[in-house]
Amino acid sequence: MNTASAADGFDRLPVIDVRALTDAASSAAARKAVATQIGAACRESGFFYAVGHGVDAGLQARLEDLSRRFFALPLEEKLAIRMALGGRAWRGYFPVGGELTSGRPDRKEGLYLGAELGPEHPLVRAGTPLHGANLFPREPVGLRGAVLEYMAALTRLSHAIMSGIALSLELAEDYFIARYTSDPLVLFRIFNYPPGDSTAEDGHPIWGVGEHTDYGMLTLLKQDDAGGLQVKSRQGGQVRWVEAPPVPGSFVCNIGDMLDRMTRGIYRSTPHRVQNRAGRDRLSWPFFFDPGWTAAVRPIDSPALAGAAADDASERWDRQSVHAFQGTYGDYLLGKVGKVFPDLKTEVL
Ligand SMILES: O=C(O)CCC(=O)C(=O)O
Ligand SMILES: [Fe+2]
Repeated sequence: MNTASAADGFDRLPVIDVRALTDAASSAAARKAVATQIGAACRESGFFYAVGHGVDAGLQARLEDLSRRFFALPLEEKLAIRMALGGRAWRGYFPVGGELTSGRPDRKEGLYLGAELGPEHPLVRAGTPLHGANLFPREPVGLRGAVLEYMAALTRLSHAIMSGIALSLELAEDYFIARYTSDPLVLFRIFNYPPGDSTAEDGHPIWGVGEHTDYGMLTLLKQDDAGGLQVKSRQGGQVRWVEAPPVPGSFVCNIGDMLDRMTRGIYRSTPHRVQNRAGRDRLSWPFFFDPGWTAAVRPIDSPALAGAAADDASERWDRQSVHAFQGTYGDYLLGKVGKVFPDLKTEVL
């Protein structure tokens, strides 16, 4: 077993071919070999690039083209589907400066999306936040279809990668689906980070998205060729921001707070941030694959996780421990989302 841990720091993110996990005909040995690489990455940095994932390149090119066409629309047209109109489902468009990470406005605009659920879905009927129908723009035609197809493909891929994470922890491959993700919470965003100065007038740096960890289980990020994603490495008392440059045909995979919690911090949800220094728009498509809303997330009992990892609440971006909180994943997520969209929280919830 690889015994690397985040305390050792890291200087690059590994590229892992996950084909054996997506191919039902692959051998147990081939699946285990991929799982071992994933386990090492989760212990070291919580980040890796997935290649060999099988998500159609044509679908991705279509999604990218349609996303660029959406952001190129006049602001009023984009505001026709602003988030305030999405109600409790928390969907729609937000303009540059509309989201706060680490307490300061991000330099990005975006479209909040998620699993498309009709009014008859039990969680929608119950008025559950973050569940419901998407707000799709009238233009460009085709964005709706591409988004729905892409979310379906990434949901399949997420189940496959989670089976590898289970194997890496010496658990049955269906460990997560049996407990947390038979009805996962699926959220998807399309971001545009416009170019601009990297320092504000008051001397503070301006981030596309400020330092944060992801809240849920697994994030699969598609990014264009602009670059600008950075991952926090810590060695002794030293912090180093490691670039996660675009790798063609890959997704950046990183684990979120819930997997950190389940593994008592041995698999790390690592802080990351974005600054667009490319001098042109940067687009990204983060897909979040999370436990069901009502799931109570519990530590995993596995010999692979022997030995306690230190709680790192004092080091985390929002000083909140992922290990101490009580309640469901939904409770945890609402607490986080309320911080990044304070006005919307008061209006909608
Ligand atoms: O746009 C990116 O590259 C990262 C976005 C991100 O970290 C997030 O949405 O959680
Ligand atoms: Fe993130």
